[in-house]
Amino acid sequence: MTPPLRLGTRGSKLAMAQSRGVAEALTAATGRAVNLVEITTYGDVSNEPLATIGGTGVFVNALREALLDDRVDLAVHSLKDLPTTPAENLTVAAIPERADPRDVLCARDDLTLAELPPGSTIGTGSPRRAAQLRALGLELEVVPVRGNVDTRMAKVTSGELDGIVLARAGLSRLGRLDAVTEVLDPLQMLPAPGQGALAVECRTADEELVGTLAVLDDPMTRAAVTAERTLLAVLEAGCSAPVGAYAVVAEGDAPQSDELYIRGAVVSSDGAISIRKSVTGPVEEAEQLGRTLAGDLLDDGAGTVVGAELKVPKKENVS
Ligand SMILES: NCc1[nH]cc(CCC(=O)O)c1CC(=O)O
Repeated sequence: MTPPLRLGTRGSKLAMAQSRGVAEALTAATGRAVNLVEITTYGDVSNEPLATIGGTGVFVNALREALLDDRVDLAVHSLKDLPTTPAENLTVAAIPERADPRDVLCARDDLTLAELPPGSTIGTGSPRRAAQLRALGLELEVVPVRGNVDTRMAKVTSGELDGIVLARAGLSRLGRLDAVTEVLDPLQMLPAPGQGALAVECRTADEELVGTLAVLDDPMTRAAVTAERTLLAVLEAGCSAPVGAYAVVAEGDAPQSDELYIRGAVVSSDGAISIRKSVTGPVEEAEQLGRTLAGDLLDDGAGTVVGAELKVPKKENVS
């Protein structure tokens, strides 16, 4: 009998929910048993600002060490927290079909952004969300927050904040979509590159497992996030950068005629400069489309925005 696969996961409710989902899908598709192995990361036990302890990389790195030390066989990451440079000796063997990548507002009294009075406080630790909120010109006051999804939502329930902006995908996995008061239109709030998608990683040398995990891969999601992450990489911006991207694949009628449509935004932290562009092209050219979009944004001055943001001290690293 083949032994159960060991799936490394962080212990947070969100991480456990998405790891359980991947484990179940894997067992359903292959018949292999999967055991979850909880890996505690420094980022989980420390209350220090993420930026001072290495950004969201601290979550990813502990799981990667567990893979390289052969303590686990596979690991599940939120793709938007994964650095764009690939890890040596590890392979992202599957990117499953992604959840709705949009951001949402959870506000008091069932209010939407437009209904919140001037001066309302909106919590987010993400420079991308903060910049796009400020660009709306609604006199909203952006307040930095950290902590897991429950901790952040409690700040609205307690009245400490008027609202918070979160990823719809996270709330969906936690069964908390009831708290959503507005799904934010990407026209105003472009999500983080890779948002809503998961990455299933294993050792490259585990060739058989690389092949097995491929059953979970969704080529359309992979193409979309490849374009989004290439944009991020070309702009040399990390997960804390004020960069939004959202790609979708539209199935064409003829074989090989699927089209990828990607939108990107670079927004200065005060919201004064907001550069938005989009490109369309064959899905096979996902990487090139991300590159082209980055070039178009840079032509319009994105370099000064991203460059200026990088010079200020790094903010909390929660995209
Ligand atoms: N930045 C933290 C983070 N990383 C992944 C998710 C869940 C959504 C996803 O998988 O993209 C969240 C929470 C959030 O942004 O609200």
